[in-house]
Amino acid sequence: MDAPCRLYLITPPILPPDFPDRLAAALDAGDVACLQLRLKEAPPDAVRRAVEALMPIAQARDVAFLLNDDAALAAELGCDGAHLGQEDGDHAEGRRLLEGRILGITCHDSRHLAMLAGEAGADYVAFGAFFPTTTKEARHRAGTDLLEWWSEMFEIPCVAIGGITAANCAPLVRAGADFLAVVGAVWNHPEGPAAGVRAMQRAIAEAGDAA
Ligand SMILES: Cc1ncc(COP(=O)(O)OP(=O)(O)O)c(N)n1
Ligand SMILES: Cc1nc(C(=O)O)sc1CCOP(=O)(O)O
Ligand SMILES: [Mg+2]
Repeated sequence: MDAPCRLYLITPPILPPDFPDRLAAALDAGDVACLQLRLKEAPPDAVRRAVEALMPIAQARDVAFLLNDDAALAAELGCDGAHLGQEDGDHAEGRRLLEGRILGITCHDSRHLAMLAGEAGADYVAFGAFFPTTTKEARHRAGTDLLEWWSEMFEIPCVAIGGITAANCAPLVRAGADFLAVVGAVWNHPEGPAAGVRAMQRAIAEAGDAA
């Protein structure tokens, strides 16, 4: 039987002062497989400080801590891995830097990029955006056929990302996504991040039960 789909949490673009408490509450609310620190606008020093503050909170809860965009910094700081896009350096070099750690690679809506990522040694491939998102300007749109094809053909796990919420995630789970990566569904949930995690977990479980 396939492993059940799990939640992949990404930090909000800007961290509020009480973020460590909000993060702990979110991670304590349900099953979160990993946390990606994604601070696109922060200077390197601030990223380092954020890793030092947040990585222990994730790792204390057995949540893998991944850094976005920078394989070398992820390895230097002892992160569990890194997520690299198509413009985030050479993937083979990233694989070398992250030996023994997790390497995830963005593949947009492309079967070709996903197969290259697999050849480069990615531990997961990420497809998106599945839905409109306000978190970033997403230039690609993926469909569930991609998840179905990938999960039937390959063992490497796939991540779905982009505008995913508790209300729209069921088809992605049923199509074979191993992880659902979210920002807004958790951090912008009207009842707070813990409620966001619970809602996602409930929706994932219900979609899995119905499959
Ligand atoms: C899990 C996951 N999937 C995709 C992305 C996007 O990566 P990238 O294309 O490099 O864009 P930025 O996140 O750097 O804006 C991701 N971060 N995480
Ligand atoms: C970081 C990111 N990458 C995407 C891609 O399509 O590659 S979409 C996205 C934003 C995800 O945030 P939300 O869950 O709030 O839509
Ligand atoms: Mg990137």
